[in-house]
Amino acid sequence: MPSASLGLDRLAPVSPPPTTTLRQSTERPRPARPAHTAPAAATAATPVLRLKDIHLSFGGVTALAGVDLSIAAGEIRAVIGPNGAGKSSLVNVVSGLYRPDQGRIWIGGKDFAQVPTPQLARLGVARTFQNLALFKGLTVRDNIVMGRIATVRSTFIEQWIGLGRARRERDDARARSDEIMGFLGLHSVRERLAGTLPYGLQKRVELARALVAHPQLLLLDEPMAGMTVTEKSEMAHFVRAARDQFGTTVLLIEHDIGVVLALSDRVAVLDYGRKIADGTPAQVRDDPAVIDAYLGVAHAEESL
Ligand SMILES: Nc1ncnc2c1ncn2[C@@H]1O[C@H](COP(=O)(O)OP(=O)(O)OP(=O)(O)O)[C@@H](O)[C@H]1O
Repeated sequence: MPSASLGLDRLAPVSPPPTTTLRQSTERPRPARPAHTAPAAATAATPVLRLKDIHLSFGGVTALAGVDLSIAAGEIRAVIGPNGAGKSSLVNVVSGLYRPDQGRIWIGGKDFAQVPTPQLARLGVARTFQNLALFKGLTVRDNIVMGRIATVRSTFIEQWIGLGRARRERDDARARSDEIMGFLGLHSVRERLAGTLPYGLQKRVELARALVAHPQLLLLDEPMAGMTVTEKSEMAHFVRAARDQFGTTVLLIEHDIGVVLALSDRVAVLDYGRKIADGTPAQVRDDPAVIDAYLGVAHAEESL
């Protein structure tokens, strides 16, 4: 049975975590969009994100070779592939850290040769990183509030005086942070220094910091790396809940194939920078090219 080679025997249904669910939250839920409705700037006809013919290389190393990708509003879209396939490069192109050698990027219908990173939040994009990128000496609450700063429009003077728009933005940042902490079950640790939390909770704080900006598109670069099975299940639950409750569109890079196939609406597979498959989890799981790509890695590792 070839699918077992992709680790599908480890595929477990993603169920809500036992202790922290939306219903158990004491927070009053925000007046959320109904599940799966399109965010304001995107319609059913306009993908939230579209990549066309993206090429990227580093010296002689090809990271991406002609990749096309589109993500519809409200989708959980995964990109998988063996080590070095180009997944992180793709996320870095979308977030503007890398300028592709060739190709175009559309975010919410706006067209870029390179995404302007400073404008990412205003374009409705937030991301988490493969390695934890929290301020470990700040409290959980302060870390989460930081995620709102990129969306602030008031000037330094307005903030210094503390009036008008600046005060509204500060109040809004606090309210939104409280709401997200309730959503993610983080209220009880809000005054703890982020660096003192267990790893799985720190990853959840990172997710909170991304969600507090109310992004239309959330880029998750290996959000479950290094997690226990229980922590992965909790994280998967929260990613799905963010989509269902806030309408957040998700681009997910993840190595755990079982989690990806259980959580995603569509999956693109990269190998050596090329897209070798794209479809529903069932289509991708049974695709011979995908099985070959993963088996090739497994065989190479066995022969070492
Ligand atoms: N900054 C860089 N400088 C040089 N080469 C790079 C750089 N970033 C990525 N690469 C190379 O580009 C290719 C794709 O790397 P990338 O990190 O995007 O793959 P990946 O699929 O995310 O891998 P992993 O699953 O191991 O994180 C690899 O050959 C990698 O060595």
